[in-house]
Amino acid sequence: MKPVNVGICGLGTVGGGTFNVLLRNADEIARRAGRQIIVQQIGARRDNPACNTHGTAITRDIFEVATNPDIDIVVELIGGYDVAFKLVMTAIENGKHVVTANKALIAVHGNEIFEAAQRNNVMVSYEASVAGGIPVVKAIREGLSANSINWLAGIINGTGNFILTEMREKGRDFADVLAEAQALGYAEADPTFDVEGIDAAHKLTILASIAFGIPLQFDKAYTEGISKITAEDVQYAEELGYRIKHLGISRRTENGIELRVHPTLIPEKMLLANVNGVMNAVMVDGDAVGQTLYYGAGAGAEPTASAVVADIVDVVRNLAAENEGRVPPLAFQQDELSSTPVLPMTETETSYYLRLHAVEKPGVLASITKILGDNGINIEAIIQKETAEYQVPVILLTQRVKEQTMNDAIAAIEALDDIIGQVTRIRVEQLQG
Ligand SMILES: NC(=O)c1ccc[n+]([C@@H]2O[C@H](COP(=O)([O-])OP(=O)(O)OC[C@H]3O[C@@H](n4cnc5c(N)ncnc54)[C@H](O)[C@@H]3O)[C@@H](O)[C@H]2O)c1
Ligand SMILES: N[C@@H](CCO)C(=O)O
Ligand code: NA
Repeated sequence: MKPVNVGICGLGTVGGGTFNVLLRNADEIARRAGRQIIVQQIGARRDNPACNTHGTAITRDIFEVATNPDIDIVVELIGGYDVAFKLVMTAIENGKHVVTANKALIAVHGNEIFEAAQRNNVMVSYEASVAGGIPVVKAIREGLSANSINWLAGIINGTGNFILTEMREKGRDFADVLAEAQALGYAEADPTFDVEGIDAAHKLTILASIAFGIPLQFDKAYTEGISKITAEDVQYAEELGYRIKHLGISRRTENGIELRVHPTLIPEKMLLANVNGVMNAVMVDGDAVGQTLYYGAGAGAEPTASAVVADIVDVVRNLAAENEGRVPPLAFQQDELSSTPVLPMTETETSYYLRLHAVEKPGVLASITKILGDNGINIEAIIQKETAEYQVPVILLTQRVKEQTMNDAIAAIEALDDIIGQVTRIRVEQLQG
């Protein structure tokens, strides 16, 4: 059969990895795809020293790739929302199939992109965009299609998990570990996307869509990063039998879908609590299958290329089909997406870890517990630390309560004369049932 021609746009970390994997494993990939897959053209601002592109056409203008009549599949690996969006729409309008690793693009412009793909009878695949090399999109979209999914929770930013792990295990400095993650090619072009939870929120938006059959709604995701986590919270969490992980959580409730990214205390014995370094893991709870867990490298050149190339193979295998015979991009048929709302964060229910600093004098603890009690918040555990200073750290674990109720209680506690500074709040999840 005639070979399939691919054009790669962007030859950085992932573009370079994709080029190298396609070349190195060309024979086995062809045996799987049923056709040879050729890199016909590369669109890149500069060469990548990790790639031997000798003999492959390179243009500095990526739009030449998107309009090249010889190219069947455009692989978008430049990143960002603006040029990447124009590039992908141009490719689609020119009848090309698209493979991308760009979660920002899919989370923000995906609804429009998939609609254009449907009109033009082309495929847009994005496995590499969520949890790097882990085939979690495929697992949810195809492997779990029998289930009504109850919830999913994942460590879905490799850079953030790498930073938290190095800080906890080696006591390393935040900025120093972030610089290493950047040097290793894990971080986004703007690393605040990693440390402030934006990248994880992009990925969670995609996961929630394919799990619950709702349109992509990045603007509704609650987003909190890891930049405010302190060494003392890590230590107190451990004393209570928990680890702090940066999680994306999406849950079906009676009133809507929770969509939230934030640092979370989870029991230290859970597998998820022991996912370290750049590794990612996603737990999915389905009504038929129960709990499942998907684990692997969440970032890096070749782990991500693994997912990009698998998507290329999938596209090649489905070239002869029409869109209605293909797997729908968001798992559910496009005219079957539901209008179930995303719950505002204030309506979300979790347990909480609270850390506050109180003046050491009789009655302070009683005032705090009274405020919690008046708001109907049950306390699971209290630790009051001994200290030589006049202020003492108090750590509380609460039972499940609505975020709005906790907001009210925290405001009242912070207004007490004997409370110093702000209350630190970290959400706690048992991730069972
Ligand atoms: N690095 C990872 O581990 C990883 C993992 C999963 C997904 N991703 C996603 O993959 C995409 C690429 O990430 P990366 O880490 O390879 O980034 P990168 O910065 O290493 O590579 C991007 C490349 O695209 C080039 N580029 C950007 N705009 C261009 C333009 N207009 N014309 C020509 N070239 C252009 C840049 O020069 C750069 O070489 C992003 O969407 C990122 O979110 C990255
Ligand atoms: N910057 C991202 C790349 C993978 O999507 C991360 O660290 O997880
Ligand atoms: Na993936």
